[in-house]
Amino acid sequence: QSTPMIQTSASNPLQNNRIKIDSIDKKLIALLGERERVVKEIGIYKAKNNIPALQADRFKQVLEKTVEAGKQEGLSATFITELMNAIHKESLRIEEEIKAQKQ
Ligand SMILES: O=C(O)C(=O)C[C@]1(C(=O)O)C=C[C@@H](O)C=C1
Repeated sequence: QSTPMIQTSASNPLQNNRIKIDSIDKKLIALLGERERVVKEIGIYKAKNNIPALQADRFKQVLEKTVEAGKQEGLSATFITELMNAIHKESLRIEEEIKAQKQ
């Protein structure tokens, strides 16, 4: 095992890349928050108009579009599907919660 090279903080690739990741994660969370706020608006509309939270055809489209966009970024269909399923699960939880509050 080799001794790690001593580098200044400005030239430390691990530290620099972790700083980049922290900044990217912050943006990812901000975008998820933005998406969730739109889902809440949809949830209010659906609750008022007696529309079911689950819209399987629409989610199928969402999945197709995101898997395709993921491909362009070199991301696997499996990863995008798992990610979008997790997001969708939370959308349904939020919309069902809004519906329950309105009863
Ligand atoms: O498009 C809708 O009807 C939504 O409520 C949004 C959304 C989503 O998160 O993309 C959530 C639930 C539906 O099953 C389909 C899609």
